Formats: sequence, structure tokens, C-alpha cells
Amino acid sequence: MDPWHAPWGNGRHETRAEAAAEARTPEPERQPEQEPQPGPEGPGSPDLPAAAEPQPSAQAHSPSSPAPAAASRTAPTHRHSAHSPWHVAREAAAGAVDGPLEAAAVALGPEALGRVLAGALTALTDLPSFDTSAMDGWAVSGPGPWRVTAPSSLAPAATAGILAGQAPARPLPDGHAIRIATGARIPPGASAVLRSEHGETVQAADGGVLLSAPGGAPPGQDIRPRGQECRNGDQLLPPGTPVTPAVLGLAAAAGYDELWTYRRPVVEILVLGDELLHSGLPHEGRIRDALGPMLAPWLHALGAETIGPRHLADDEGVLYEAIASSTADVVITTGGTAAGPVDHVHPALHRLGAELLVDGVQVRPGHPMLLARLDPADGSTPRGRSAKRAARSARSPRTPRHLVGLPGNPLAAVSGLLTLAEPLLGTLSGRMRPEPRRVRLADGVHGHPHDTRLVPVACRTDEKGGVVASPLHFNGPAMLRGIAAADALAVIPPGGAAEGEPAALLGLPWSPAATNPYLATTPDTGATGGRA
Ligand SMILES: Nc1nc2c(c(=O)[nH]1)N[C@H]1C(S)=C(S)[C@@H](COP(=O)(O)OP(=O)(O)OC[C@H]3O[C@@H](n4cnc5c(N)ncnc54)[C@H](O)[C@@H]3O)O[C@H]1N2
Ligand code: MOO
Repeated sequence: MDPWHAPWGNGRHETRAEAAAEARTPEPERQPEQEPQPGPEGPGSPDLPAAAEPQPSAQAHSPSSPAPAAASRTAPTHRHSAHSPWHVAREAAAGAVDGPLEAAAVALGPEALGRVLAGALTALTDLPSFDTSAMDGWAVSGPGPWRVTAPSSLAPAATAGILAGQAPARPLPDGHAIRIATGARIPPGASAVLRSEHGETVQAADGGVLLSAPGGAPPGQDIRPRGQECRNGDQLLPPGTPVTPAVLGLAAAAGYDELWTYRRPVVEILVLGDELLHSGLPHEGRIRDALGPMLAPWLHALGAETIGPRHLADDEGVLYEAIASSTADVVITTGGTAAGPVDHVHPALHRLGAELLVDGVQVRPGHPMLLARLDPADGSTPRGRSAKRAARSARSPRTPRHLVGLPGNPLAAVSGLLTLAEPLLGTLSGRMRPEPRRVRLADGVHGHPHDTRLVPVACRTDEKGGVVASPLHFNGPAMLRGIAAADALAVIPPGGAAEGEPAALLGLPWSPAATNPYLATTPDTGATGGRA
């Protein structure tokens, strides 16, 4: 059975809108595991007493995998003061590399799809490249009635009228008409096209055929003039435009055989956690890996190529080796970012001599996320990486490798993906940064006193025709139910946002709600710290 149409659970289809509605109106007793929602007196999970915090990762990891070297570490230190403000972290990620990866000419086809134009797409021809009939009917010359000309009199091959692809050699004399098809070249001398359904023909006394049009045929009617869409040399699209199926079509129409595009960044996904299962039901304290299946397609949508996901044991040596030997432009790890007994990302980065560019972010969820430069900025061979491995890498020597460490809690990982990975990949792939949009909130959202919150929202059109964003429940760090029903993540500044207040949105690749400029949203003024 087509998996898209296979019934879930009770066999009833729940639409995404229904799922969003459900996430908006939770029954409190049905979501006992939801992170505490912020009350009117202050925020929820971030600054709650220890008992209400997400459980430290030590308790979540399998007890059968004792932590090796790190077991003797002292209690996790609270590194909050060193954490970067959210928009500073995003800027740091976007600016971690000087610019896009190498550019190359790529044939117009699937290989170009998702890459980004390295130069402007300028028309190589006028479009249309000749005056074209927009309809099936007759090309006519001057006011009617017209004497219908035998097609072969203008173009020898045109027995059924002038067809698309044929070139009429002789001009159409004044007072004459000739059968013509949509897309055919207008013969010289023709002033308009009369649609088949608008003309009437009668037999003339001399045996010829006369055409008349009750509505007339004003000059230019149903003719697409040469250059109507563009002139040779016009800029059709600026550099930085992602190649979509429509861009491929436009490029072909404009005369291109290949496109000059930036190389897609290659991302290797390393999923950490001995407690993770890859099939079946959670059991005996072990849970399903929710990030492996999610990250690769999400990264593809952001224009990256992926290696993995590779599932690694909770072992610092294994992690070190995997990072050191990776030839990817960006390594993304999941889990292990905190300071629990089997959280090995920091120790492995230290051993690699990596430079931490962002070490924690003032954002909820996801504050332990990090960004590191793996290769020294001076281009020398990094510690732990042999010359042979360095030579195997397909990367430009100018572009150092980076690592984005996503926290293990699934929504925290999404937060890290959009805060650090998306801006970094945006710069590497050469994408224009989407203009941040601000949309009014349908309900107030409590904020954290110091940190930005990213909250899943569903966008809808209100009764006045404006777009509003409804904050969704099930937005705890370990939950994906809210984001799966969402159109975007709303950026809630420290202190929160009131009902009706505009909030910046971070778009999700499958939902245009946050970035579509044709939606009636409020342009971002950056006024409330919501720089997206
Ligand atoms: N003492 C403290 N403990 C924790 C803090 C803190 O500030 N002080 N922060 C908490 C927060 S917030 C997060 S987020 C996590 C981040 O921890 P890690 O990045 O080290 O992640 P893990 O400990 O490996 O896992 C956390 C949680 O997520 C589950 N997980 C991991 N990978 C996956 C996956 N692929 N699919 C589904 N679920 C996954 C894992 O089982 C844990 O339950 O640290 C808190 N602790
Ligand atoms: O709450 Mo943590 O912030 O899940 O990343």
C-alpha cells in the first residue's frame, strides 16, 4: 500500500490542520509529559527548580553502558553566562565561513536542483524570441472581413495552417487571414489573432472563403510580442537564488544548457546515544532515534548533501575518530552536548583542537547547542587528522570544516538546527538570506526572563484576511508533536510576547508560511530582538 495513504492507528486520517488544532487545544490530563508551561508569574521549564527540569542525560542513558573516562567528572557546571544571545549565535554561524563553497557549471537537471545560482541568471535571448500566436485561430491583417489564404501560400510546409515551429516566409497581405496554431510564429504583416471560436467563415461568390468577426480584431490581440517577458541580457534572477524546478524551466526557456552554481555543502550526521533504537517500540528504558530519520531530509531541504546518519556508541574515542576522519564540510552530532557522564562532544572537540565558536546559546529549548571550527583558520592540518585524510577531502582548502553539536532532546535539536546549522549552511551554499517575516500572535506566549524561546506555531488567515500565528502546545524540549503540526517556529524574545504582538518566524522548509513575501505579514523591523 502507498505509505502516504496507509491509515494510521485507528485508520482515520488526521490532517495537518487537525493535528495543529489538536496541539492548540490540549487536554491537560493527556499530556502529562509536556514540559511545564510558563505561568503568568514567569517562564516554565528554563528556570524551574531542578525537579522540573528535563532529566539530566545521565539518567537517560543506558545503565548498561557505563561512562568510561568522563565518569569521574564533577557535576555539570552551569555555563549559562558564557552562552551567546540567540541572534548573536545565528550571526556567528552565518559568519563562521567567509563565503560559499566552490562554484561549477552543472547541467540543467536534477544535479542542479537545490544548488544556488553563483551568478545572475541573465536572459540569453528575447522571450518570446519571436511574435507568437497566443491562441488557435487565424492571423489576420487589418480590419475584417478577411479573405482566408491557403496556408501553403505563406509557408510551403503549412498545409494545416501555420503550426508552432514553422516559419512563415512571406508576409500576410492586408485584408487576408490564415489559419494559425498557439505558439506559431506570427507572419509578417499580421495585425492580430482571431480565436477560432470568435470567427465565422462563409463561402464567397468567387469560391474563396471569407472570415468575419462580430467583435473585430483590434491590433495586437492575442499576439505575444517578441521580448514581452524579457530582452536578451535582462537579469531574470539574482545570484543566491536556489535552483527550484521552476528555475530549471526558466533557465531552459532562456537558452541555458547548464547553470553556474555553488557546490552543495556535505553534512555528515553522527547520532549519539546507546539508548537509541532504530526500529520497533521503545522498551526497557530505550527509546527510538527520532533525529536520524528527521535530519537528513531536513538538511536536503536546506540544500545540503548528507552522509549518514551514522549511529555511534557513547564512546569518546569512537566519536573522536568519526569527527577526525570525516571529509564532510559540516559534521552534525546529536546528543552528548551537555556535561553528563557520557556526553563526549566537548571532550572530543578539545582533543581535536577544535575552536568553539559558539558554546551554548541563550535559547529555549536547545541551550547546550554548540558550533566549532574543526580545522585551523590558517589552513594547517588539524590535530588528529592525517595528511592522507586531509588530501582525501574534496573541500576547498579555503573553507574549514565545522561541527554543529545539537542537543539530544528532539525539539532542542530542531532549535539547534535552525539556530546554527541553517545559517552556516546558508552561507556555505550561497543562499540569499530569506527576509525575516513577522506575524501577529493569536495568543500571548510567556517568555524566559533572559533567553529567547522558539515556539512551534501554526499560521492561519484571520477574519480580516491577515495571517496570524497560533502558538502550539506540546512544545517541550523532548516533544516533536507541536513542531510536526507547525508551519514555523516563532521567536519569542526574553520576557515573552502578548496576544496580537508581531513575532519573527523561522520557516520550516515544507511550509512557506514564514517566508512567503506574498502573505500579508508584517515586515521585520528587528525591533524586539527577533532577528531571524
Ligand atoms: N545538569 C544539567 N543537565 C542537563 C542540562 C543542564 O543545563 N544541566 N540541560 C538539559 C538540556 S536542556 C538538554 S537539551 C540536554 C542536552 O543533553 P545532550 O545534548 O547531552 O543530550 P543527551 O543527554 O544525549 O540526550 C538528552 C535527551 O535526549 C534524548 N535523545 C538523545 N538523542 C536522541 C535521538 N536521536 N532521538 C530521540 N531522543 C534522543 C536522550 O535519550 C535524552 O533523553 O541535557 C539536559 N541535561
Ligand atoms: O531544554 Mo534543552 O533546552 O531541551 O535544550
